[in-house]
Amino acid sequence: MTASFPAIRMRRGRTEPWMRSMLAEHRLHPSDFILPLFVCAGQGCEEPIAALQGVSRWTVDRIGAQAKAAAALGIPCVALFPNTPAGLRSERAEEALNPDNLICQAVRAVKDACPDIGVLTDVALDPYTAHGHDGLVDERGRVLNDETTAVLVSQALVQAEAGADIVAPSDMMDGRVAAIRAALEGAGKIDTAIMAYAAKYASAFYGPFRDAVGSRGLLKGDKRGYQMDPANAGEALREVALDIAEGADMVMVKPGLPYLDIVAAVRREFRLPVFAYQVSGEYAMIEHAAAAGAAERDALILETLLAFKRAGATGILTYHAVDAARLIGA
Ligand SMILES: NCc1[nH]cc(CCC(=O)O)c1CC(=O)O
Ligand SMILES: [Mg+2]
Repeated sequence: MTASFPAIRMRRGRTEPWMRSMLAEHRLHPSDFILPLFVCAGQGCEEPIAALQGVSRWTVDRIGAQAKAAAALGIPCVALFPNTPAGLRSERAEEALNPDNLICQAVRAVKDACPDIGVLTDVALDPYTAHGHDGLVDERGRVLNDETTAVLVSQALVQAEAGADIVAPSDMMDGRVAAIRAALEGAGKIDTAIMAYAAKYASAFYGPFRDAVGSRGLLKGDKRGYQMDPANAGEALREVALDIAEGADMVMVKPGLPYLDIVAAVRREFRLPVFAYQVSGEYAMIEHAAAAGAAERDALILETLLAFKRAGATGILTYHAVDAARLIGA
């Protein structure tokens, strides 16, 4: 015997706020969020990013206060990205290895201002190369895998030395997680974690980010020779499996909302923390839709972030982290 209507009425569970609250399968918490922060050169400056209305670049002396504000809201971690001055970008991205570059200064500033917040740094060369690619390129403009990995290893070590808690290779070179893990172990950085951008797609949603780090105008060609084809899902599971085997502590799927199927599949297949990056173009889509009166901003923010939790994400990198933490707290 199976019950059916009218004995079964699904709406009974939706009658009152307390009932809906009691039956909710997922909920958002400030500890779900990682806040990306952009760093720029100079002093005493906040530079608004036109392509990311509401997001700014901060000079090193101001970045600590941003992290502190995030920590006060219960956000456990910030992700730092530099806008390297044009004169310091080069063919071979030497500035990425400068122990006093913007990112290393910012890591130290955040740790000084707010020792209790986690600091994640991006391992990839695009904020430092004159051609805007994530790695070293050959004469035909193709990104070289093994040569790039050697530089990424040094970059990760420099960031870990500066105090980064998590290094996050976002370059999509093969074999870089193993190489970085081995180097960290060799340097005694046994507690520096690796969050691998394991399934990172060649996406049109990164446009505003490239403005934020100043690489958009520089990029020659596209990144489809190393980032994944949006047509592929099974390949994402293979990428994740490889990064786990190489020693990743946690993995990431990127972009976010259009790739929730991948987040859910990774959650089903593997037993390690999986993060999703709600990227710059997704942020812009929400902001533009709200500004055009198409939908309510706060509702869009909370609904999209909750969707990541429902899909199985452990946490979400989002430019809305501060807004969302405030909305949840309210
Ligand atoms: N390796 C660079 C990197 N790290 C994070 C993002 C995108 C983040 C965003 O769009 O918010 C990118 C851009 C890219 O791959 O071109
Ligand atoms: Mg890979």
